Amino acid sequence: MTSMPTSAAVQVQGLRKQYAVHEKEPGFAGSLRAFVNRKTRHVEAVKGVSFDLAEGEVVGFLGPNGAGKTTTLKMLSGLLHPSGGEARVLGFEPRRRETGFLKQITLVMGQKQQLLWDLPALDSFLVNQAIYEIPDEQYRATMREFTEVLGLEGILKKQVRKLSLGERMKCELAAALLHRPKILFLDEPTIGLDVNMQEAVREFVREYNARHGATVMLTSHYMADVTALARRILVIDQGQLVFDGDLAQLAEQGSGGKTVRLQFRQPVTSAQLAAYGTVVQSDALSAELRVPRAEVSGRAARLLAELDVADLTVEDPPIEAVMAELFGRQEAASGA
Ligand SMILES: Nc1ncnc2c1ncn2[C@@H]1O[C@H](COP(=O)(O)OP(=O)(O)OP(=O)(O)O)[C@@H](O)[C@H]1O
Repeated sequence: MTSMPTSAAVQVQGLRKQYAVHEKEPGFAGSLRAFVNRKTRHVEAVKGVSFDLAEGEVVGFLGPNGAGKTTTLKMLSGLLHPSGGEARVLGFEPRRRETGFLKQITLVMGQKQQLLWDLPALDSFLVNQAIYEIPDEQYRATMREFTEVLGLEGILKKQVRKLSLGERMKCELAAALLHRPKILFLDEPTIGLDVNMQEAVREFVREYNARHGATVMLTSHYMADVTALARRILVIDQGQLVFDGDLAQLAEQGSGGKTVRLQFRQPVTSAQLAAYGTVVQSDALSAELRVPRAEVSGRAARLLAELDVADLTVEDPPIEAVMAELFGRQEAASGA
């Protein structure tokens, strides 16, 4: 076993997960054949991933569909046993699912629910209070805090099945964080929510991180979640970590170009603009160009000298564009 520094909240070293998939041809004959001659294929979902998360850090975990995000989060929460490598969360080995570990972490999966469907959310909260042995006073204080930040007033006593998706997600989050975990693994916590609800969830996570200094690892198809919450980004692709750094760096690395935004005093056609870069958008008095990084200053100088420019700004491309470039034509982590 390799020795790892003890200061990090999450330490991952060469983590791997291989799934065994039993293959079966379609139909009854296929079932029979599979019964006598079982074929197994191995899927390498996570292929030796290493990273550390510092205490209190909020990290965006991005990658295209099937990249290995959920598998990694499940291994870190102890729901799946790794096929190789090592993971430590607050010094615990997640696969052992020790009480001391479970009391300090949570895994929220936007697509799964833990609340009891036929009962009010409040009843599920009381169940969690008992499971996690939360003292009454702490329970009341946490409920006060969550009710205020999430606006739970009025929905706690309603049957969960009668709540809207957004209301239910708020209750799911509250239930999952009632024991005040130090580590939050959030897998698509805003999926399917409308823009206001996404913002409410984001605000809650931000507030929780600020108040409790929790470490957060977050996957999301909504780039707004990631840009609002995380400064550091891990990108996984086909089971391998392909980027670990800050958002700005990702924009630098992923893209061969910068975005040049222009306002003109006189109408300009996209044919005229093509000489200065790739035209992303053009509409007579405004335009957006993509220009190779190394040529930005030269092209900008030419634009200013040769066209009637009222305003010119140079920006890194939106993170969605960077992810789309990184993953080619696959549906990228932007999931737009
Ligand atoms: N239980 C399983 N059995 C077999 N293969 C699986 C299983 N779960 C996931 N996989 C495969 O492992 C790979 C990684 O899946 P995972 O769910 O971790 O990806 P993801 O990055 O979370 O994707 P998404 O963004 O689509 O949720 C995929 O190829 C997937 O098909």
